[in-house]
Amino acid sequence: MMMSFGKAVLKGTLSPPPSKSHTHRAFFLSAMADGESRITNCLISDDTKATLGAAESMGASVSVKGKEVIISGGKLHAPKRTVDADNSGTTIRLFTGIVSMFDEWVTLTGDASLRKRPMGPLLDALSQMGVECRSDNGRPPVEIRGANKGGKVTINGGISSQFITSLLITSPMLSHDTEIIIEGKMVSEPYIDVTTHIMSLFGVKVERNKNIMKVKGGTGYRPYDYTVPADFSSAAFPLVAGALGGQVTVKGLCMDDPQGDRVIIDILKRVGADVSVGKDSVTVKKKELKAIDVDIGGCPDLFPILAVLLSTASGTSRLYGAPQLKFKESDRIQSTVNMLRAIGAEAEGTDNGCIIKGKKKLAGGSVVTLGDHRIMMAGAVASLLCDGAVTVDNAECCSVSYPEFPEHMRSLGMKVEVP
Ligand SMILES: O=C(O)C1=C[C@@H](OP(=O)(O)O)[C@@H](O)[C@H](O)C1
Ligand SMILES: C=C(OP(=O)(O)O)C(=O)O
Repeated sequence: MMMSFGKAVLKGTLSPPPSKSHTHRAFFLSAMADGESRITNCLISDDTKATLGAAESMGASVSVKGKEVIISGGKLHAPKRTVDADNSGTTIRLFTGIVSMFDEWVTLTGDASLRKRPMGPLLDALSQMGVECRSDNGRPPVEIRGANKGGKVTINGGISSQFITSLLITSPMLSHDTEIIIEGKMVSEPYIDVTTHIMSLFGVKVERNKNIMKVKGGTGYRPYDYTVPADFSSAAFPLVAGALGGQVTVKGLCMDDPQGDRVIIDILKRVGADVSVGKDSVTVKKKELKAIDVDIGGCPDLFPILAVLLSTASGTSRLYGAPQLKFKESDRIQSTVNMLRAIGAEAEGTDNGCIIKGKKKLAGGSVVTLGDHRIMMAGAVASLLCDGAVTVDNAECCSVSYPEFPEHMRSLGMKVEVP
């Protein structure tokens, strides 16, 4: 479905959706816990529905009432069918580790985008643990057969933190202790902090010394009633909209949560936006912006919307440090640069980010999203800088992480039309 977004003076307040990363983890840990967990303020989106389906496929019972989900785990079995993770990299990576605890073949797949995304380092790590893994060139669909008993494993940290999260969350379910040795520079490291934080809530301690992580086997998880915090990755879109289009307040934020994308607040201050931070809210007002350089190695999901923010900052900006951008729902370096060029901005891709020459005014145009939700949402916010409208294709892809995005932008005063 095409959707068109138009320039407007924005003024408004909204609450962002709940965190997709925290929701995925809470669902999987609840499914593995022996008892009932009540998860409130869940993100119910295409990606997290894929995780609920995976949890049910291994015997967890799931009851969804609005944003509250009750999950009873414990009596688990190997899924009896191929599990489809749809567009969700987090779902397929985390569940690939989890199903390695079973001694039957399990097949996991996804949509066309997910079937292009790497699984190799995780499959290699599981093979070191005695798990049989089959796939074509290390991409989904993958076939897994355990039973994984734990042990010592070495894994490359330079492609995705989700591989390490997968090994960590599975470890308490295995008969022996697990020791993970992470090789090379770890990307997206704050997501590991989210993982260990939520594992601790469900009763499991992760011991960490630099690039070595240890988890005791045989303990399982205790059930836990958990409330999901707001998603800073999603909040970044209305916050940047405020910096570009007027004044926006985002409320309901948990400032001391370990989400890496919380840095959006500091980055908006550095670029010169008028930012005021309350106990659980942030207000951003439009001001003249100046070019900055940002290492996005720990916050890769901010890349598309930061590229839009900097496309109007005076001077040349550089976003760097995130080679893993090539392996998202799209090759986000290419799709972000194409998005910016389509609306008249000046950008060049690099092997780990991009370089942007700021321009006062942009023309607008048609953005090819490749079904990537963060390209769609960034393109929409970019319309605030454009003389003409910005039209995005596959607009429904925002339902992966932010189903209410079009309504939220409309509530701020942005022109949103379905042509
Ligand atoms: O663990 C997670 O919840 C996620 C980790 C990140 O992926 P990578 O670790 O592959 O960069 C991030 O891009 C994704 O949106 C969610
Ligand atoms: C890459 C993302 O998620 P996933 O890896 O779960 O597909 C994202 O939300 O930008």
